[in-house]
Amino acid sequence: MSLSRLLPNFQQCPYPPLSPPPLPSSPPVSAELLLLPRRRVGYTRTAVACCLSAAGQQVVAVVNGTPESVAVTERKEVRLGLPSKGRMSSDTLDLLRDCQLSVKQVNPRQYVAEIPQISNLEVWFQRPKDIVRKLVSGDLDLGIVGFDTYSEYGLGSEDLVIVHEALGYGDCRLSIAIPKYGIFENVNSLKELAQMPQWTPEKPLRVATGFTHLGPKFMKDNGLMHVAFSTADGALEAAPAMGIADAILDLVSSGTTLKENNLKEIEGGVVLNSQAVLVARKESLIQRQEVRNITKEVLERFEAHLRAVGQLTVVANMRGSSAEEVAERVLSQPSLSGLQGPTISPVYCKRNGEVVVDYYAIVICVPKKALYESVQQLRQIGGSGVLVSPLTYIFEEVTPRWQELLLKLNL
Ligand SMILES: Nc1ncnc2c1ncn2[C@@H]1O[C@H](COP(=O)(O)OP(=O)(O)OP(=O)(O)O)[C@@H](O)[C@H]1O
Ligand SMILES: O=P(O)(O)OC[C@H]1O[C@H](OP(=O)(O)OP(=O)(O)O)[C@H](O)[C@@H]1O
Ligand SMILES: [Mg+2]
Repeated sequence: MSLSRLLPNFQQCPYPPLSPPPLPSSPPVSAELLLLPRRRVGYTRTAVACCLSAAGQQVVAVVNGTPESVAVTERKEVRLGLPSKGRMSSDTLDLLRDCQLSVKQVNPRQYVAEIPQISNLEVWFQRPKDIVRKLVSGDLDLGIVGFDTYSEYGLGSEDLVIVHEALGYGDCRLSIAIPKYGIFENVNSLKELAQMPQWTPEKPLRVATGFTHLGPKFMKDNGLMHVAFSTADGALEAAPAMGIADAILDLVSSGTTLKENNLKEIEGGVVLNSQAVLVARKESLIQRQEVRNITKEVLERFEAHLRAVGQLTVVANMRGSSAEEVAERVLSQPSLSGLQGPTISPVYCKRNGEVVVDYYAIVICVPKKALYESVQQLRQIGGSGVLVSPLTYIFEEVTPRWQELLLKLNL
């Protein structure tokens, strides 16, 4: 079949490209299309194969002229799963953009995209829980999800590893909440909740939660004997008032939803604190050099950017007799030592036809919170012309989390 006949068919394909179904081995109807470089087709071979096969076409991928099935273990691309919707989605794209990684998604209903700055990387948009499931199954190599989702759907899997544990957004906690009223009025801790005489094998504490793995585990670990769980997908905060549950276990961020529903958190009731994390499939990292290369690059960009968030560059001029003398003055101030000490350079001026050095320029990084204090300290030691600008990246000599990861994987 010719490319011109296949391509319109593919573009109109109503099916989102999903994991490749089992593919027949002959005839190689789409060989011509699958051999095209990814950028010319605009889709990866796997996406093409999925769509064609979903549309009833027979497909085999042809790699180096040899027909092969598109098996997960044989794929050459590295796959990163990103949240397709919900509150994690736009913050994740913002973080990537801040790290100069722009995700090219033609429209929100298209589930595969690419990041032009990193070749050989496929981005797949999925629901957060499916990202974790697909990391476990090997259909993805990397993913960004909340730590809560990783913990709930990863089921403590040894196959996954957290590459960056604090991406700086999606902050929330998984926490138990009970009504403020009735029999719970004077109950303020998990211990007090556990000791209430009301809970028996016949009439257990009824907890509504979407976290059906973490919930029972937490209750068991904390010695709560008589507990029964029910599950719902949202609006759990209504369950106690509706008489469906005694308590809920859900995510809390600002606490507004609990407050509006007359519920309260209790001491010892936080199961975990969560924020967005970068997760990888261990096997992919161990087996595939290209996964390690891309993981390292993404991690380095994240680390450098996140290290710089909250820091400012401060440049000031200072009169002095030598760089050392100026350095001593600067280092005598508690807020002016910068990341590794100040950079001090001579400022050359021309006086009476001669080049002289009366001033030194000092450059330091200071935390945003300490800016005003630092400017005051600079003035005290003779600083003038203070320039302040934001910092975008701080790349260190090594990437600490990468070193830790290699150690964890015995690489
Ligand atoms: N109130 C919140 N504030 C901040 N982050 C939150 C909050 N609730 C959830 N999150 C984080 O955002 C992630 C995604 O939540 P979101 O509500 O967008 O999707 P979801 O509820 O998991 O999916 P769905 O609505 O399809 O069931 C959560 O796993 C958590 O890490
Ligand atoms: O402490 P708050 O800032 O009030 O946030 C907490 C609420 O946010 C989440 O719900 P979400 O908005 O995701 O709706 P959902 O229940 O449909 O997932 C969570 O399930 C809580 O209901
Ligand atoms: Mg939600």
